[in-house]
Amino acid sequence: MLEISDLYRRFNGRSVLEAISLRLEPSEYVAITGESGVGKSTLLNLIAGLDRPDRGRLALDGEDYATLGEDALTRLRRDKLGFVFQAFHILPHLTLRQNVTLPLWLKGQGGRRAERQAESLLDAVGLGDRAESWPRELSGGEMQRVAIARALVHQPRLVLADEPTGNLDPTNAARVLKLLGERIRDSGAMGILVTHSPEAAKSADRVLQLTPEGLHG
Ligand SMILES: Nc1ncnc2c1ncn2[C@@H]1O[C@H](COP(=O)(O)OP(=O)(O)OP(=O)(O)O)[C@@H](O)[C@H]1O
Repeated sequence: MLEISDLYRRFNGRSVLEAISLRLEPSEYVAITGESGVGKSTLLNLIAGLDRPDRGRLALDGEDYATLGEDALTRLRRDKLGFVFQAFHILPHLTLRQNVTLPLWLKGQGGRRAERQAESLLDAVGLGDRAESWPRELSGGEMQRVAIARALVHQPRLVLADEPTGNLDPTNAARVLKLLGERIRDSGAMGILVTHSPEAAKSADRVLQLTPEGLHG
């Protein structure tokens, strides 16, 4: 379960998030929409433990972020979160198979089994025949699909996706949204999809709107 209660974040004296609360149960997948600059990425960064709130509580499966130091937060991100962010962080000196296997290696799972899991995810995003390719050989949309495969391969508890279909054509966008939704619901994980696209938002179970007044259903 993800519990966010009464979260506040200010930058340079300017309030960006005020009194934000959200509760996600296992298998729940929500979309967050809202105008540019309203604080969607700020909220995702807080949930990712990449930034700390000025006030309020964040807890994942009962683990309160405020009690975690930087090392413990890094472990939480590595073991429990799956990211599809605008900055892809695909490593240029690793093949696609290696890039997608990386989250499993970081969790101490190696060998052929880990590689097979990575291959199955590459297959699911339509890149099964590109496992040996290098990131520099890919288009923007293909890179985005690799990022999605990598975000899901270690069966995270919580998937955070920021405009995951931004660079994709309608066919691949639909495929990626379907995959995200299926994996989240089937594995009992939770998902948050930040998007400006009403089409993409519809793929989630609930659509929440972030406004300066807060987060509304
Ligand atoms: N580290 C920071 N320092 C100062 N201001 C910041 C910082 N991070 C975000 N902001 C400000 O907080 C506000 C919200 O930014 P954020 O990126 O969360 O918006 P968003 O809703 O994700 O926007 P978009 O839809 O355009 O991506 C913006 O005004 C931004 O300038």
